[in-house]
Amino acid sequence: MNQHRVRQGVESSVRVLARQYSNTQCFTPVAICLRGFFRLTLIPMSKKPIFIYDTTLRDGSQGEGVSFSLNDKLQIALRLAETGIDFIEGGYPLSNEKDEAFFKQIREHDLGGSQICAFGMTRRRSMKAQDDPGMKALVAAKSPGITVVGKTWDFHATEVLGVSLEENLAMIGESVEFLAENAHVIYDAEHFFDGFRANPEYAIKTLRAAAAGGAKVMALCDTNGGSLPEQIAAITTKAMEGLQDYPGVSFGIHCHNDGELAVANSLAAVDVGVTQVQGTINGIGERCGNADLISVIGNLGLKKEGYSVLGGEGLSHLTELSRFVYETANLQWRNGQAFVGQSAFAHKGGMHVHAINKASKTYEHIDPSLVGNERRILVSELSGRSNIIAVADKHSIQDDKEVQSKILAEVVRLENQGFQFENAGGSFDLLIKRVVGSFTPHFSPLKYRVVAGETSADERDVYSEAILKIRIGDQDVFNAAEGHGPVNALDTALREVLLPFYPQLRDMHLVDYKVRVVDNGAGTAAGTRVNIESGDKEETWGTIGVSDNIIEASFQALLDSVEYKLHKDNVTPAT
Ligand SMILES: CC(=O)SCCNC(=O)CCNC(=O)[C@H](O)C(C)(C)COP(=O)(O)OP(=O)(O)OC[C@H]1O[C@@H](n2cnc3c(N)ncnc32)[C@H](O)[C@@H]1OP(=O)(O)O
Ligand SMILES: CC(=O)C(=O)O
Repeated sequence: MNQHRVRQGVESSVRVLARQYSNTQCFTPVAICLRGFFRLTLIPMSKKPIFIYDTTLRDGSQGEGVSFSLNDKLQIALRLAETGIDFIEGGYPLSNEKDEAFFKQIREHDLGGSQICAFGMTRRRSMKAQDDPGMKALVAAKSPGITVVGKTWDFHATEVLGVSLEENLAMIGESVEFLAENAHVIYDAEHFFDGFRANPEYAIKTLRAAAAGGAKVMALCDTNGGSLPEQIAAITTKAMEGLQDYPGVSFGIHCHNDGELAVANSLAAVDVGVTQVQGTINGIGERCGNADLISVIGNLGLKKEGYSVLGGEGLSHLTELSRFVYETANLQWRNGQAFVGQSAFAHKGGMHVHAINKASKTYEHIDPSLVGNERRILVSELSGRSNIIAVADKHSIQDDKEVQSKILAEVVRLENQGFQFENAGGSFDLLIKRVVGSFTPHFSPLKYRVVAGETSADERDVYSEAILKIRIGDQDVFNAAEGHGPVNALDTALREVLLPFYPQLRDMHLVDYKVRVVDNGAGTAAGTRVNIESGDKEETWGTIGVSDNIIEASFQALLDSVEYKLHKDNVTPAT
């Protein structure tokens, strides 16, 4: 047996112990494996561990616009394991070859204390469990956990599956019994809350069928995502009462977000005693998504008294985990996402920043570093002098109220024209320098012309050319360049002409370019705001340009971008 297997064996035993003890509220040993370090920790008696079950790779992939490659799935699973997630649902092995391959390949990796679960549905009607392809695929996945979904709602059994209520109970019981010979079985009770409301007696019977078959966890699913927290709490309590004669069975919760309550509903279930919470990273999933595990973990780990998640560790990796999943899923971040969003600790209103500078708890519910996030102070027309002081610390203007007011007035004037400095730290830095008189231009643009069109040889071949004249020291220099589009041509012409004077620009590159119409009412004559993000080996910075002309707006942002780089590198202007 290799070291990894020994480690997994020890961890599994400790987890089983932890689960058993957590049911009786006793002393709780928990195994932690974080970024390769394995250790056992003892959670204080007062803390009840809540096990986190991630279904990003299965239910998350049912979200519109989400499609993971096999490698994406493997990378996300490893990241989840590093963060200390207890259970990782890898996919539906019957569904496609990629999911089947996932279960083979994930076995080669060290997941510390995390357990992989394969997901599938109960056996098909009129078929023995051992003959059902879905059952066989689940066993073939060889995962330590198997999660099997069955029907709770009588209406679903008769109308969707087309089976009698008795046959549905047999499908659940026989499927779980077959699977429990091979793995730790979690039973996902689909539509539990709708089913219970329609026919409570039958809903409990479905759980009892799963428990009799040997399922260890009853995960109650709010599949349609329409329940309210008080309904979740009341019905979960009834479910627990209905299974009191199965003391070895624990409960989980799986909520969808159709009423924007998935996290609140999950926490309501924890309040009444569930010990496993299912959800996805960033809440991605079918329709409006699943309970966002980021918020579930944040609230359980930092807010609710008496619970422990991820073995008490891993919370400070939440921001990085959230962004990793967004990047891998090729999805846009949600700036306003609780705990981990870019704006979660961003302060814009002048009065807020004034207070934050005195004590961060005046406008922050937690210290952002607890979840790996950071505070940001934004500068805008809503700023007061406190914002300016907070972002301009390197300019030594803390005690100069007159300069602070001048900067603020300039920000308000420019924002009125359509500028926005929130994501344009480079341009804001140059603005301060201009106001305090420390801006020393490294060149002056004299004129430029950009031409774009189709070549006559091939009408579909589009070209762009830029001609530029700038003054560097006492020389006027011309350059012309072609590019992939007019802005690229202008950028190329500018850099080519500057490089002999400022070789530092060689390691500067364009990271992102965004255009936005700032006066929608004016149609094509509307103003445009261009944001450019540039970077070098050390940092990235944002610059901005605003004009009725998109090329001019882009040129302003380009010029600021280059000037910022030369200023930050303390380059002496050429003579
Ligand atoms: C609530 C949830 O999120 S459950 C998970 C939902 N996720 C997915 O469906 C993604 C993966 N699914 C798939 O790849 C495919 O749907 C498969 C491979 C599972 C099945 O594909 P198909 O055999 O072509 O069937 P299809 O998807 O059209 O219909 C579902 C079948 O499963 C049956 N079924 C649905 N739920 C269950 C259940 N809990 N137990 C047994 N059978 C079920 C339906 O009756 C239907 O069979 P029928 O056509 O014989 O009546
Ligand atoms: C199992 C599941 O995903 C649900 O019922 O929502």
